[in-house]
Amino acid sequence: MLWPARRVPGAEVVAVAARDGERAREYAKQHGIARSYGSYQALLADPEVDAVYVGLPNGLHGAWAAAALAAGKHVLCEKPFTANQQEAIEVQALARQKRLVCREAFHYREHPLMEHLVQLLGGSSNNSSSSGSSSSGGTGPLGRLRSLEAQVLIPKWVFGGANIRFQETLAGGAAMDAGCYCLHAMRTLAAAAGVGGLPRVEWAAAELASPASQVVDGAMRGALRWRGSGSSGAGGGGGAEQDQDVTARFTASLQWEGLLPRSTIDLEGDRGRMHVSNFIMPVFGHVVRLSTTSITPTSTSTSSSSSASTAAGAAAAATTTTTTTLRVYGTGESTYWHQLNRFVADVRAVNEAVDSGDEGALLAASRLLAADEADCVANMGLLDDVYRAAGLQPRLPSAQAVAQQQQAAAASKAVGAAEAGSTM
Ligand SMILES: NC(=O)C1=CN([C@@H]2O[C@H](COP(=O)(O)OP(=O)(O)OC[C@H]3O[C@@H](n4cnc5c(N)ncnc54)[C@H](OP(=O)(O)O)[C@@H]3O)[C@@H](O)[C@H]2O)C=CC1
Ligand SMILES: O=C1OC[C@@H](O)[C@H](O)[C@H]1O
Repeated sequence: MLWPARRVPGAEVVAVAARDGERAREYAKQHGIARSYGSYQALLADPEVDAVYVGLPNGLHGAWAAAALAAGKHVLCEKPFTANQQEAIEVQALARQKRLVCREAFHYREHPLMEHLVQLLGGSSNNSSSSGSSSSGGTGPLGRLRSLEAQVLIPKWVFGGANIRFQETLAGGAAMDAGCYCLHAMRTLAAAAGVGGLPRVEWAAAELASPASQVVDGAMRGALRWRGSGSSGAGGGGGAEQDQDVTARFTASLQWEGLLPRSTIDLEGDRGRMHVSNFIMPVFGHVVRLSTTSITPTSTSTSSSSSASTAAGAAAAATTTTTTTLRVYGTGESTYWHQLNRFVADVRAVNEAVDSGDEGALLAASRLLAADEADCVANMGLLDDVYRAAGLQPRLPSAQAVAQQQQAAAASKAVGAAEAGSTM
């Protein structure tokens, strides 16, 4: 965040907060930040802060995003947006009421690679189609989308057992940390391809992070399915209703045996397939491999096509597979630069709309806020469903999780005391 902030016009890091004032001061000095605070609340009272980046553990996202909104600040909140969907709904309702941008920091989505994939599949730009409603898309080279697969695999050497990602009271878990990317990317690309509505979680299976915890997943796999009607697929002219049946599989792991982090997406349609490597951190190198199949009718059976020739009576058809390799770096800026750039532009647009009171500008601003709201509420809802399907509970905000643990400890102490009493 600090590095892009130096390079995005209109962005300036004016203050930083930590729970420890001395550490905050040291950090501010090291990074040339004008002011530091020894509590998050103190930072929120700073009138020169327009927007807050919430980079806290998952279980604290909702509470601090809400506190920032209540203080009149726009919010860029780390992924996953909150601990669960209910919390996402509450935080976003506040953002809507305050007319403030409150966005989940899916930085990968802002990179030209993802933008290119969305447009290739026939979708529209910048998250506008990823909330679950179908786009006019699906006119891309893959034809009608049939299946997707996403993987985000973090090697187990990266995070030790004490990391926030493994803490029950901080809304930890592999699905929360890595799985939220898988779900978001698959929803975004499916919507771009004209697949309408939200998927159902068909099944999910968790590997617990440690035998000591019955709650925190170290890895999560699962499958989603979109059924029912969606907008038309490739060549359908866009927008016409048609039946759809699209499946999606995902794997999220924080205990992967591999050496380096891996993130991939695979898509398959009735006219081709696509593999995307390193979709989360594309600036460090990625590849898109697109294979499309075209069937060309030939007049006789003397076709000399590169692949199969089919004779059906007098008519014959040649099937040709073409493989293309793409890389999309845009200006070479990182996902984080693109994320901040759009955030600043959107904050400016919303502020100007509110200040001017112009009806058209206000309508555009409310659409922008609604797109963020729908997107993160949908993703958190799917995460909740994944946990339920895996036989685990959706995560809890930290305050609730701590209270629950304290109640459980008090209850077990009471049972222990009662048992001791009854044996006397
Ligand atoms: N977009 C991206 O590429 C990435 C996103 N993330 C997301 O960012 C968030 C933070 O992850 P990460 O930076 O790895 O986490 P860290 O553990 O490195 O940092 C979390 C910070 O939260 C603060 N904090 C407040 N309360 C607690 C608490 N009870 N326990 C621990 N820390 C606390 C601490 O700051 P202090 O003590 O200074 O107040 C700490 O430095 C996560 O939601 C994660 O999903 C993480 C990495 C990459
Ligand atoms: O957001 C993230 O991206 C990179 C991963 O290594 C990390 O676990 C995650 O929090």
